[in-house]
Amino acid sequence: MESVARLLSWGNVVGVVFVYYLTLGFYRLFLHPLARFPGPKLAAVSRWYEGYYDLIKGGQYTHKIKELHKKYGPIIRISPYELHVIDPAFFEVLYRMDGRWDKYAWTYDAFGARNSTIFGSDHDAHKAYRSAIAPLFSKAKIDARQDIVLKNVDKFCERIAGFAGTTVNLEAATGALARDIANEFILGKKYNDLDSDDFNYALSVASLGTGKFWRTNKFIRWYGPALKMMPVDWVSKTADQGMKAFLRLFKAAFKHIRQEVGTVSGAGYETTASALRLIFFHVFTNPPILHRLRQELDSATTTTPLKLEPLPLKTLLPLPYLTAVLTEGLRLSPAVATRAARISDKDLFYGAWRIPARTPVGMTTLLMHTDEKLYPDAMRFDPGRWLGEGAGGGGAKKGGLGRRGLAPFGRGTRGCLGMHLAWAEMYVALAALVQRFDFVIEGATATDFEFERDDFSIGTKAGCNLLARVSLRGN
Ligand code: HEM
Repeated sequence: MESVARLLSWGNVVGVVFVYYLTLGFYRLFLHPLARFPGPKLAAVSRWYEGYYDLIKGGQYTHKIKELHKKYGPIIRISPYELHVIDPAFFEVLYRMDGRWDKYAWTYDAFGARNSTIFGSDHDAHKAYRSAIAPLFSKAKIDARQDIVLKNVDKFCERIAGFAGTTVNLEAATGALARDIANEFILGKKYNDLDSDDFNYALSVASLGTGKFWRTNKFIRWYGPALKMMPVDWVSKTADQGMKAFLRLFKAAFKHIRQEVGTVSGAGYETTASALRLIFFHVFTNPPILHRLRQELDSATTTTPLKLEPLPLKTLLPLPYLTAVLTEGLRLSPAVATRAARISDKDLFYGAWRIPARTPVGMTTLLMHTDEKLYPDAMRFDPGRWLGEGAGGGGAKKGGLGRRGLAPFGRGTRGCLGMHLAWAEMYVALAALVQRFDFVIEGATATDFEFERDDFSIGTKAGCNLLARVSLRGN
């Protein structure tokens, strides 16, 4: 008995734990199948290297990865288990239709919705989910049901017109528009956020809370389940505004809406809204862009500007400058800020590197979209680059989406299902605002809409705000 107690003394326990971690560190550094890949030693030893940038520094690991690539080259080891690549040619290899591609459960399970199309990891289960809902999102379906988009954009404009002479939070209104369209399109339900006095702003703010929740739950896996069990009021006492709103949603809405339906419609809320927010900012603070868009739109219609109905897709889709403006917006705001790691059941090859089967390997679209080699003066909003006018663009007709190095909707087996719906919303909403209104954007600069932190989605300084003084066009 005495000898067992001596064996379990604090000194021995600490010693065993120390030796365990020392051996683990040695294995990860020198013997692990990823040991030969370049990258910081600390990242190879422990996931808490990433944890430091994501939890302590608040979603900064994507920025750090960019820095690490400059130091270590195009393929790096970013954690004991995971690789990251920055090279547009490899995008075509990693995100393709043929083959078996799992998502990396560690990243996606942290949303707590593993039985959904978007966050589910397993290739086969996902295939079954996706094939069940894909027909709803086909291009033909979107064309046929575009009345939902036109009607809601008209209502959006009516609401904004009501603010003439005053200031509106254009982002709150845009969030409500995106939600009303997605909900009506997917759920067949009208929650009418566009009718709400404040556009149900709390729901937009809630999406900010999702980012923090996701980051925390990635590293502390009991965090989500523990939150679910606690009374909201209790947790809310220590939470910031975004987290409070998120908690209400997390506890209440997800109780009623099935994971699948909730995540599929949710995928269409802030994604489209945040791309539109950045586009609205640049269009309405940049007179030459606004002027050129208006010329193009005015020549596409014969009615007087102030009594316009939203223009149908068949009028808008062929307009090259409008397409170029939207494409440039999607380049700078491609919804997802984090790397989309995929796992193949076969070895992958990158140049001379063999990536062992089952290794999570990811690329970050946002880093590709802001790569100076592909897009000189990358942070500048320059639609002309898609019309062959500026450097580093090309192929505006289809929004340049076939082009290597541009993939705002992802690609391959897990590419965005809502892509055609998102395009439809963006075409119709931007055209309608440009034709009907003048805005003076208040208290914001371009950097407010740039990527600041990885919330899975793109975290910006502006958050859900785009304040603008409205007047009817020409007044
Ligand atoms: C500008 C707007 C949008 C952008 C940039 C965008 C982008 C993306 C991206 C990059 C992915 C892949 C995510 C990953 O690899 O983890 C994705 C997936 C998805 N998106 Fe979108 N999205 C947008 C709008 C929408 C809309 C409006 C809907 C529907 C209402 C939607 C529904 C989905 C769904 C269901 C998936 C999961 C697809 C799958 O895993 O099979 N998205 N989106």
